[in-house]
Amino acid sequence: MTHDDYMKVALSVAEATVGQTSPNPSVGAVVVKNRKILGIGSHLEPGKEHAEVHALKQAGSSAEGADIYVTLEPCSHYGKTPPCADLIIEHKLRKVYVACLDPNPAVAGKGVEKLRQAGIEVEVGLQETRATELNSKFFHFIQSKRPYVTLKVAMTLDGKTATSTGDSRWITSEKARIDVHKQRHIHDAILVGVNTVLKDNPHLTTRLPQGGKNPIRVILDTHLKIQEHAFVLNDDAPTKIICGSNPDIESFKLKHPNVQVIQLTTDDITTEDVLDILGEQGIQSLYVEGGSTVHATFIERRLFNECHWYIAPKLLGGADAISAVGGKSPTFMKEAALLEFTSVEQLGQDIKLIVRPNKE
Ligand SMILES: Nc1c(/N=C/[C@H](O)[C@H](O)[C@H](O)COP(=O)(O)O)[nH]c(=O)[nH]c1=O
Ligand SMILES: Nc1c(N[C@@H]2O[C@H](COP(=O)(O)O)[C@@H](O)[C@H]2O)[nH]c(=O)[nH]c1=O
Ligand SMILES: [Zn+2]
Repeated sequence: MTHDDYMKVALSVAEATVGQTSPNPSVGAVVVKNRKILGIGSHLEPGKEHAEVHALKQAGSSAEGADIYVTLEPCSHYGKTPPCADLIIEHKLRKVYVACLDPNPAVAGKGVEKLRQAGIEVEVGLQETRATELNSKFFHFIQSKRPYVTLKVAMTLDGKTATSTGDSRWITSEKARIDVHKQRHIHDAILVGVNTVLKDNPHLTTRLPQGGKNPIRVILDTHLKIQEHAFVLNDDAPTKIICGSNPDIESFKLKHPNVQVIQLTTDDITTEDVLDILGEQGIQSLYVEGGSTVHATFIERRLFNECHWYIAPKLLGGADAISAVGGKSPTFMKEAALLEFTSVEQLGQDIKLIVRPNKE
């Protein structure tokens, strides 16, 4: 096993916990001495032990003189758990391999600094790209105080998400829809406009064979016109509604005590306001499932970090069918958002494109 191989073990046990550690990042750690793995650990849920604590507990006293591979810079602050940097020093490790630094202002290089001051050798950057990708949502949130936004579309080959009568079931097949539910588990929250609720009456819950956490449902509903019997108002998954200044929310709240209604002082609900509000509530990642008008607002404002486009091998036709992105057309093609393909994969008969804004 090479140094990279040990860090890949740490990354794989960290990647397995994505979706269950928020608002903390997913972290993995491996303790190795004389080519023997003495401890493996990952952070399993917020408030519980960090990855290094688990790995060092397994290694026990034989950790002295060992190396530790950790996918995120060991913490140096007293949060819900004591600093991992101090623990590593106490166990007299020989060397620490850190995949990437932690931008959390409470850490941000201080963990590495503390280790080096204690005479422990630290090497940063092993498998850095994969480690940074693993916690891209956490890093984005820590630095911007706004959720990482993933736009999700499921469309026919000719770009439609529903017929002119609003029918859309189903465009993509089982494998693609299961992938969508995996994304619902991974994201802290899921957002749709009220028209999607009126048209589809979706559950917006995570329904996977092996279970999974439900995202917080966020409904943009300026005039509070959501239907009484909507699933999102009547099951036990969490729902927030963001509405404008007009509706009488008191009577609504009496009928739906479990739904959090966030009333703005204006009827013009801007995407910036939505992201600021959700960021203040600690929502680190937001999965936007539509509809076409909602997607248009995120795209016009360039307020998205990733697009998941599921494309079915179907041609619907119809200029009057619903297209994936609504809103108003720009005047010139050069006003289009410039992106780059990050991945293309086949899911059963459908394909899934992951696209991100390009760097420049
Ligand atoms: N119509 C399709 C989708 N339709 C997505 C809709 O916006 C809405 O999320 C669905 O009605 C999902 O409902 P629920 O939350 O599972 O009860 N999404 C897909 O991935 N494929 C499709 O074919
Ligand atoms: N999960 C994790 C780290 N998470 C870091 O610590 C912060 C959470 O601290 P606390 O509230 O005490 O759990 C979190 O925001 C992130 O900066 N650090 C690590 O050394 N190892 C871990 O496994
Ligand atoms: Zn820690």
